[in-house]
Amino acid sequence: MSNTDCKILRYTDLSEIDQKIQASKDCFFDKQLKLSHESDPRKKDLQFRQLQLKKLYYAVKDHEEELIDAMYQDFHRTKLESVANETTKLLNDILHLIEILPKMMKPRKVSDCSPPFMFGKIIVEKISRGSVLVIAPFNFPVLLALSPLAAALSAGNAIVLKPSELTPRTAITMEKLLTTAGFPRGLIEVVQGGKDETTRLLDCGKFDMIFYTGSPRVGSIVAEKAGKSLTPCVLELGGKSPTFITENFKASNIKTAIKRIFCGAFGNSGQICVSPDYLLVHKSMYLEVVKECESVLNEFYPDFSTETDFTRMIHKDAYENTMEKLNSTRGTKISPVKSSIGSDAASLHVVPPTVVYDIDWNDPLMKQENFAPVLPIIEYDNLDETINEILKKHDTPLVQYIFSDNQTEINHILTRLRSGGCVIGDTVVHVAITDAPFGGIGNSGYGKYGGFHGFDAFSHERTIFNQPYWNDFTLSMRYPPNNERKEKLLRFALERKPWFDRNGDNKWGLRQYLSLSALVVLISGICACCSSLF
Ligand SMILES: NC(=O)C1=CN([C@@H]2O[C@H](COP(=O)(O)OP(=O)(O)OC[C@H]3O[C@@H](n4cnc5c(N)ncnc54)[C@H](O)[C@@H]3O)[C@@H](O)[C@H]2O)C=CC1
Ligand SMILES: CCCCCC(=O)O
Repeated sequence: MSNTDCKILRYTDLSEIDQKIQASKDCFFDKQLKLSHESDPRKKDLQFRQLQLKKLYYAVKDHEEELIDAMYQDFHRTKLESVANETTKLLNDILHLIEILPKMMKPRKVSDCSPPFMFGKIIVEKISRGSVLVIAPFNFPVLLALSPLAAALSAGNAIVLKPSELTPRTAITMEKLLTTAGFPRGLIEVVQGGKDETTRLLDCGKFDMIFYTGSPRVGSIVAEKAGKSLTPCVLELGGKSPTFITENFKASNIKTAIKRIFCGAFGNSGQICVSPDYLLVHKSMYLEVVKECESVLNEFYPDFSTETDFTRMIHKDAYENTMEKLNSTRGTKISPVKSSIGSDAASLHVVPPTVVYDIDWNDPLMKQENFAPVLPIIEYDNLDETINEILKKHDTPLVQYIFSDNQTEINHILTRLRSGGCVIGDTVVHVAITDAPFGGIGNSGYGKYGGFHGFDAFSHERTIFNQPYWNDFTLSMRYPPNNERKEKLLRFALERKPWFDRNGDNKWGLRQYLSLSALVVLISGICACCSSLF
């Protein structure tokens, strides 16, 4: 059954969307008003936020099996992948935010000893942005909706969530758990729908921030609409992420490397934003790598069929686009030897895990993000020429994977190729590293989250400077009427002096002379002691 054929999901009426947006804004301002009457607003706010995150934790935990089943129904997502890569990660993310919140909400002190500030008190606090919009993709429909939502909650925001319509049963289950968790009215509003409903949300121009996860194509639409209302965004986009197996990689580890690459390339049917989209193998390793690919494919999928516990393509178009590329590629395809893919593969959207080798940069599989269980392999000779191709065609990927045992070579690749992230010796797992930033660069997006980075993404850092009154005599030169004496005083008070000359060479300054004289005193003291002893 196709996800959209029988309209499983009731899309939110456009007029109802406006009410939800207003309810979200009202909730935020009501919350801040209540907090403002507290003797210690920050302490109360911390307690409020932690309580909401605890509610979210148990709402997800209590609906975990329902979510896993919904994802299975929506796109035959294997239970193991849902538990390993989705619900467990989400639950851990929520617990981590609860844990670090007291520290994250504590203002930090800033010191500035220059005259205008030396007698004052400077703190930097992280305040809520307000009402924020979270738009989620289909491929990890729970994690990529509720992990950003949890981060937004930890930062004290009200949230409007727009789940992906491509996983309708999951979207319904998420709305159910969110609306029965006991959140204050308006704190979390859910808008169900697709392009039209998302466009209505984007066009309202009333959000204080937008957190979008999805394709670069739609990401640019989001950024353009957000730009009109000066709404800050985090764009978590995708792209073609390269994997290098270099000439300096230990041949004895090729099998392990292939297993790890396959996990990223075929897990979730390749529908992972950080999937190793293509493999670049140095000619010295090429034959061995192709041979191991064949061997590991059959080890992983000894008898692949439409009954295999394997996540499927999300819809007909995704299936057909992938099959079109596989039918038009000029490369040599390897699939599991005992694949018995019947005529129902098309209706079930089942693409067998497929390696395609002996291809070039102009192959159909190298045009755009494959987002499918296919792994094209390109043989290379010169590393810099290969990187030049990437820079030309698929620059700034979300991640790059490097299988090399030579640090100089790794540094070389990392210096030339910018990417959102990098893993050396594995694939995909980095998304689960606690408190490591996860986000793109250039074509793969901007902004980041993950642990405290998520709290920061949904917060604004506000500097509070407290200036006393008794020290006004030190600041009086700024008051009119202006005169030359005041200008000289201002320069003396404010202007720092460079410690280098016009050639960029460091000049000797007071600090150096003081250090030198301290050294002379120390040495002469030591000499005096020695001479008195002998
Ligand atoms: N950087 C990251 O963390 C991740 C990035 N992705 C990327 O997301 C893509 C796959 O997810 P999809 O759900 O197919 O992305 P998508 O961009 O098609 O849809 C994402 C969201 O945007 C909405 N949307 C779709 N078309 C729209 C339009 N024209 N106007 C307004 N809203 C629209 C959808 O309803 C959905 O909620 C891939 O490119 C993948 O690389 C996926 C997961 C994580
Ligand atoms: C394994 C978790 C993956 C998270 C987001 C993605 O890469 O699509």
